[in-house]
Amino acid sequence: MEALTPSAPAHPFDCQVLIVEDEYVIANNLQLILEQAGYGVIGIADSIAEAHALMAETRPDMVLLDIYLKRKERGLDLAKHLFDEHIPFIYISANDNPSVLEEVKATFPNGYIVKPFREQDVLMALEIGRYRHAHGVEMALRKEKVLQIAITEALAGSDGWEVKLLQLAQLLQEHIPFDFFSVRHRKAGADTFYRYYRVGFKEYQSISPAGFLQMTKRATAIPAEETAASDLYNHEAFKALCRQHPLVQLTAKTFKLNSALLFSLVAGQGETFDISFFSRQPDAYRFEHSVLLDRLEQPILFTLERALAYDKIAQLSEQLRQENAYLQEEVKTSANFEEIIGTSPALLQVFNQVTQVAPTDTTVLILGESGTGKELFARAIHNLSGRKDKMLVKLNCATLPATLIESELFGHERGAFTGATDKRVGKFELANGGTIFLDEIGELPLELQAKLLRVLQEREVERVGSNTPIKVDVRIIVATNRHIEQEVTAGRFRLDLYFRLAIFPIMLPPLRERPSDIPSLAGFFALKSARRMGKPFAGIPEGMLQEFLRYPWPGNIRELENVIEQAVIINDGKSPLSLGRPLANSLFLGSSQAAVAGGAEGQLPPASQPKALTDVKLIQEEAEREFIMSILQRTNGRVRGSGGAAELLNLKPTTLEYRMGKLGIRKIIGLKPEEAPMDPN
Ligand SMILES: Nc1ncnc2c1ncn2[C@@H]1O[C@H](COP(=O)(O)OP(=O)(O)OP(=O)(O)O)[C@@H](O)[C@H]1O
Repeated sequence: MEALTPSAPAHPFDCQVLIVEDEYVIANNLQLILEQAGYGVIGIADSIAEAHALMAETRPDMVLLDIYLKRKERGLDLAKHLFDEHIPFIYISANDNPSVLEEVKATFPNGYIVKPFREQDVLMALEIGRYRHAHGVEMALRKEKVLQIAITEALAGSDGWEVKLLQLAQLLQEHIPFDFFSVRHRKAGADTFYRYYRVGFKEYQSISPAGFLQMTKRATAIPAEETAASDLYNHEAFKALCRQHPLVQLTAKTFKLNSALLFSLVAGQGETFDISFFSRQPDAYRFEHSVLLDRLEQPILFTLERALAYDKIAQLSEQLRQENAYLQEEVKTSANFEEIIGTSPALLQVFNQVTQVAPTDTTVLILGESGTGKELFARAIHNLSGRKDKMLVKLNCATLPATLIESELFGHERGAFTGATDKRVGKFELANGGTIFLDEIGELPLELQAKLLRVLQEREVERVGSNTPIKVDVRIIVATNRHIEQEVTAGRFRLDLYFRLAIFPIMLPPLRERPSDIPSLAGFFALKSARRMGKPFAGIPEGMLQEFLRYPWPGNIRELENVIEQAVIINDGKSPLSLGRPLANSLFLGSSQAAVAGGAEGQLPPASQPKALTDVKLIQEEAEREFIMSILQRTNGRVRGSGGAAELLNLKPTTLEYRMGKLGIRKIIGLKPEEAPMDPN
């Protein structure tokens, strides 16, 4: 790289000149003039080939170049090479034809000597040419250096790619004109497009993939195509480019573009950035623009690769964070396979099925009323499969609106819809290599059923706002408490999807059909709750077990678990457990009556609806909250100490405080009963 300090042209002796001139007399005359003035002459070439040969031996500091040489050769054709090599040159010609002059100017000569010339014309032109070159190079270098630094800073910043690339466009705009700027970031399996439309002086509109579809009035995106070669495309070349590349054509038509400059940066590890400048002018792009991009290639690449590496790290730690969150959730909500309690024939039959299907990659459909353990068995299948070291990701299809389920399942690109400020990996991608568990599949809206079917068939997903499929290797387990065949008959569930899902159905028996499991389950839950609350456990009295056996358990095992937990809360740890209220008055009674009546439409009889079950849990919590609040009112809000709520409830203060925290009851100290907040939310 040349020094940046301004310098006057050195002494003529320091300047070696090459003369490219086919008229011997003129060439000789020039040599004489130059040598007398102290210039060195490295040779006289009468053709372009000879000029190249001489330059290969000694690099000239200046070239005097005749425009027309013999055998129809033109000095103009050597000019490109000289410009690329930063060798200054001065034309010598008698020709003043205006069209040639235009061409001459476009090659950026450092001077022009008209034949016939005098000695002082030559020396003056040389001196001016050398001065202009020194300063021109220096200025260009200085500007380029500034540009390089600005680009490096922009790309290395902490902004997202959309902002980074916009900054790149803005910086280049001063050097390369454009009305539309686009970058296609290609990496294995996914293409991302960034598009910017120039709407004013230094004003740009960023166009999201969805926005692009809207503006181009297309229902679906044009499939990504091979990028055209890095080059400039003016006039006819641009029209040819459009004919070969439908996406370029669509862009050109929509935004009225007539020329382009394409440039690809290969950032290693299969990642490529295809940068396209488009202009409304039919001839906006020149050789010098490509040359500038070529020179910027290395510094841009260097920074891009670093930015990509940072991205990768950020993405990995985000994935780790998400995986962690899921894992924690799983640990909280699921027991291990060994913790599945029960030895009833009905349950053993299920164990057999689970053991058979688990090691395969077959899709499993788990059927059963609410609370029968569908999630627990989904986890068991995952744990017994070869995928056990990968994630088990779950999604409850009943809890989110259709639009959100779609982006939860398949992920979305940044800007895919209002509020999608960041791109997000979907659960299918997250579960790659592992298992996805779709709970309450019967609630999946019809439009998403079609999309799920495609995933099952193609084993690939598309993020919302992207048209690039991503391959996924995921085992699918679905569950429902609905009577899925009735749903199909009613037209609420697609028959083709049903067939895809129902390859291996497992029916979980309701608790009332396996009463022999009730004592061990009750004991298991009681011990678990007592341990968690730090209480001793003095057993379940026979009378209570008898009551359990008579009860139909419409909420199944979850209901049994809740009933036991309440009993443990109110238990003093010394006497055997007792129920806070008779089971017949249980909050599940409503659903149990519905169950006896045969269940509501579409549900597994006698099931409680999923929503109803959530409601039931809420109501139970509300009852517990009310109970604790009534005690707190009695103790004037006091939890600890003699006469405090913990003592009255026979609980450790820490246990009571834990329950209060879970139920959203704030500690109230010294409040009069009527001031106590009745609604803790
Ligand atoms: N056999 C079992 N042994 C021990 N615990 C069980 C058993 N079956 C279910 N449970 C527990 O019962 C509760 C309810 O189970 P789970 O959430 O798996 O039911 P579900 O059928 O998926 O319910 P829903 O349909 O409402 O989603 C969980 O706490 C689970 O750990």
